[in-house]
Amino acid sequence: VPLGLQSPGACLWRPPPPQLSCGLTELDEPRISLTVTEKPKIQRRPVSRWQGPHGCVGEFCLFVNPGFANGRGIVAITTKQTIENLKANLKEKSSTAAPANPATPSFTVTSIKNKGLGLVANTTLHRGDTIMTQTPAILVHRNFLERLPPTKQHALLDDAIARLPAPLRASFLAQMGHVEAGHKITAILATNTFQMNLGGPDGHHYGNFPEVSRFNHDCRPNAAFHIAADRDSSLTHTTTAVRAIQPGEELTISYLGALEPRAARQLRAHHAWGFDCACAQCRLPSAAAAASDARLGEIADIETELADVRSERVTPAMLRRLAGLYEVERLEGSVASAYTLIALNSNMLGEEEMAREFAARAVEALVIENGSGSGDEDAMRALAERPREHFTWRRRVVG
Ligand SMILES: C[S@@+](CC[C@H](N)C(=O)[O-])C[C@H]1O[C@@H](n2cnc3c(N)ncnc32)[C@H](O)[C@@H]1O
Repeated sequence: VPLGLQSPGACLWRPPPPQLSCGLTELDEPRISLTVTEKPKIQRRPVSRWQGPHGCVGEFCLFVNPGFANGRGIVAITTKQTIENLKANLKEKSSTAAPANPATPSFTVTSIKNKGLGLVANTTLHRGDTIMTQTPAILVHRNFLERLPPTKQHALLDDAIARLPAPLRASFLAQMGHVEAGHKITAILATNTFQMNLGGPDGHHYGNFPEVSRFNHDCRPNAAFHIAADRDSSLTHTTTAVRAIQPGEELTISYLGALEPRAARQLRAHHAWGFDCACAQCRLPSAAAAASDARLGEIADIETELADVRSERVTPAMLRRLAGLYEVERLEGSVASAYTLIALNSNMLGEEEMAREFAARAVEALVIENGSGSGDEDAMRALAERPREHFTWRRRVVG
């Protein structure tokens, strides 16, 4: 069982991730503010610069960057090569600027019955609205957490958190750790990390985003998330509303795979995060829960069929059926790859209008689920505009 939440995204049609394009700069341009009575003041924005190593355990070392995201800071326990890649590629803008969040957040952090703290909307949100964008407090190489004995991890983890700027350190330490006993930072990471691929053969990391950690789980969440790590040096985690949300509604993400049946979901929520999921989908009466599981199984079967370019069983009705199953299951936060498959298969069947319709729906969903600028998005835009010129046109018809 992977430790962290996996950002959704990878699909059949996704090209390999491009090189990290980020860059580090020594100094920002000074900003000059003029007032009538005072001399010009030079304000220097914090400098984003990786420092270290500050101690190593084997190949994993502690690096710190107090200026990251306009002085919010970040620490990393990773290989020297990973830091070299970040240094070589980090772009000035994305490394120094904090991600833009509204001055007044659209949510309130509050206590939720049987769940600890959580986030509740304080305004109406619509599908596609950004809820928050955050940079990590800490990046940890996957092999450090998974391969080293815990006792060898503790000192470096403690030192890493101690070196965070004070406000971010406080936010980190305020997070919940669902494992009571043991090492506090390890417990926090076990409850609150996301898988992040920084690109390249050594790119697998876990990232912790203290503000994001307040999202509780729902098997049919009203928000989706993505992490811009493999094609963007900002390392930002973004959550986006996937349907209309009323003030007072809890904001949720899913910690689990969208297509997992109820028993598997409940088992994993219990083992990995220590709670018994009582979301509306998990509380369905047994007949309705069995019907839902059957639909999830049918979705998986149809998608397997659609991914097989030699299959002769694919029909337009099957494609409509798949879209309908996602709707009935209220999986509007996990539809991008299904719409992509439907668009491609419509085109392969020579169903031009359907290809246009689902390619456009795929573009909208891809931006929400994976962020804008993915290779899939470009491919779906091209398909929506000129289906007949796409390489898939009538591929299932002409063989
Ligand atoms: C990432 S944290 C979410 C925020 C957390 N509630 C807090 O107080 O900071 C994950 C933990 O929240 C709790 N949690 C999340 N979703 C839940 C749910 N649907 N039902 C009950 N507890 C939940 C579990 O204790 C889980 O280990």
